[in-house]
Amino acid sequence: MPLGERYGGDKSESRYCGVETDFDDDMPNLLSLNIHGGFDFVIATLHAGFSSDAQMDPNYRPSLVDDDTSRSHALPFAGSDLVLSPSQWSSHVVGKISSWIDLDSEDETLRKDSEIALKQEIAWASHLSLQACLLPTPKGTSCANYAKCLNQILQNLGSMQLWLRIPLEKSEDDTDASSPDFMGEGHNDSWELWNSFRLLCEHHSQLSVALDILSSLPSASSVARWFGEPSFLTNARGYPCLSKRQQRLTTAFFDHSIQIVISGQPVHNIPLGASESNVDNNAEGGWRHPLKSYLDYVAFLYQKMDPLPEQERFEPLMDNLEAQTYETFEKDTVKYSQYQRAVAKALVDRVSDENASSVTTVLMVVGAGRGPLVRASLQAAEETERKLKIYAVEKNPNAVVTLHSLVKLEGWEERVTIVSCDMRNWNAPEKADILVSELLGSFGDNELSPECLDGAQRFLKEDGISIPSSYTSFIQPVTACKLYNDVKPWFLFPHIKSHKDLLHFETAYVVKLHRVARLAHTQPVFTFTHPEDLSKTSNQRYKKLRFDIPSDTGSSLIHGFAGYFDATLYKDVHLGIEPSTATPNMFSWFPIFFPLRTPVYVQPGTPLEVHFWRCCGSTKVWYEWCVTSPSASAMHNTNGRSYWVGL
Ligand SMILES: C[S@@+](CC[C@H](N)C(=O)[O-])C[C@H]1O[C@@H](n2cnc3c(N)ncnc32)[C@H](O)[C@@H]1O
Repeated sequence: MPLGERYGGDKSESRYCGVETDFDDDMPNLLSLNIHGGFDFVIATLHAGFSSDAQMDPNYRPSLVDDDTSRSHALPFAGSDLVLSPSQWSSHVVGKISSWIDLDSEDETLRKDSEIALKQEIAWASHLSLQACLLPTPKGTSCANYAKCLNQILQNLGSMQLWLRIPLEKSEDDTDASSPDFMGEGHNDSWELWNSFRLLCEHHSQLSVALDILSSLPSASSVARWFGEPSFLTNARGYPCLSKRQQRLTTAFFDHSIQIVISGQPVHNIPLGASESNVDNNAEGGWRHPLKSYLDYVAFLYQKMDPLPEQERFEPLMDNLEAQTYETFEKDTVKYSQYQRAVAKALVDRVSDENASSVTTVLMVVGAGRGPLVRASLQAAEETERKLKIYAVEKNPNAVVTLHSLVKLEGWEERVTIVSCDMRNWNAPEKADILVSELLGSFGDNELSPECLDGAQRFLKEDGISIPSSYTSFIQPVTACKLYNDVKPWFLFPHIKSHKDLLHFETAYVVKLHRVARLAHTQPVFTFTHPEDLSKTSNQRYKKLRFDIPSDTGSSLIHGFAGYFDATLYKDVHLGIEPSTATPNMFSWFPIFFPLRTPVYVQPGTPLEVHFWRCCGSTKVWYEWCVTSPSASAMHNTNGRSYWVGL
């Protein structure tokens, strides 16, 4: 049974909780006890042929039979697959691969035995159609042979996931952390170990990390790196008395779609608490799972998390902004109330109280859609008791149909004139005091607001007001393994084979950033202001940025840049998605992601230098980007060859 619902309901993924079990050759009983004890799945050793002592015994080797001089294979080692039903195996059991396995041992015999055992156990788990196997932590400083074996396995694995067990550890001594023998005695950063491993396995989408949470935690910045990694599983040893930091970490991981596994023996005389009062197995069968209080505690932490904000439950599919309906736009009441506030302030500045009943302000909504900004402007006029005349300019003829019926329905005919045309070509009958538009993309200028408003500026009075009056784009470097993998299927070969493969790595994606680690504060990229002296400025831009990733983060891997915008509508009224100033509960925009063809590895203390260009041609506008420090990346999207917006 999943961990229940967060306050206010959580329509996203369920959070499951498993339990790591000791070796038990009675698998049906082991499963039944744990599932009835409240867990969703067990992590279990799959052998039936030898005892758990054998696994612990460093001298243990799989039994091999030589059937000719060149080949050897292990004797059958597991129990029958019939002890559980196929659906029990696939839904409730995660295979635990023998922990003695050491694929990079100096001892050649141990290394070879390890290879045989690993392949044999994974083959058996595949035969059982398990969803996942938990792999032992790499031992020692090297993981090359382990990664080589896993690559061989991953190539023919079917759909099973492999979870590599990694302890959450980092020495706070950064000089040691960045030295090549990073996993040497006493000095380690386990993220480095994971990073080498997944690079050797080319970010394989079936390889995830199973993070072992130990009692002491490294610094917050270094822990945050893990949020950009795929599928977490935390080993919540030490419940139910977690420190405040551990509680925060657990809930932060919940926000990054992890699963939890509780492991080890109960070590507490469990105090009776809120979590205990809910369910009590004693009432049902006189038996209570020894780790039930720990499970209840995890469920309690999950359920008491803040409700998801309204917008996350409305969440439209934002992969394709253009496909989003006007209907969805119009649900974003926060956006329109910000516009209404801005128009109200502009009206009051434009017309004094004394002139309020005699002067009519001319306001043009350019890109009116189905009319919500017309409504917001009329409400602002009513609120400020100013007289208003509106031109609603819209190029989409289908939206114009709805706009006409809205004006009729609301009885606005006297005050609103609908103009069905492109604002860049319209010959306005008079000039406007206020020009209202909402042509912003997730990166501010990426939906060509600058070019459209340059065209519309002709019919704004010299001293007229543009709402928005300016907007700025922002970027920050991110670890985004999942996003990178989503782009990567088009890029399976190390050498780009065709234009199509390249295209996917040179395109910016509008995405909800769930599993990302934001490695540095955002920095502004391009700013546009309106109205502008068009004889002096162009819409081309270039910006070089230097990001200093906090040194206690340790090393990191940058998969690309998250992009945002902030717009000043008028004076102090703003609207935007830049994380530190984002307008609460506004859901019209998700961030944009600019990928890097090859992830960039950044060591502590090394600056990350990135360059962004906004380029304008006669028919299109596009961005180009590259990294120059710590190492040079390729130039992305030269001449807008992969991604552009047509004028
Ligand atoms: C992001 S939508 C906003 C619609 C509406 N104002 C709202 O806030 O719900 C932008 C609108 O501007 C229109 N538009 C874009 N470029 C335009 C142009 N050059 N001339 C006229 N309308 C344009 C689009 O068709 C679309 O209806």
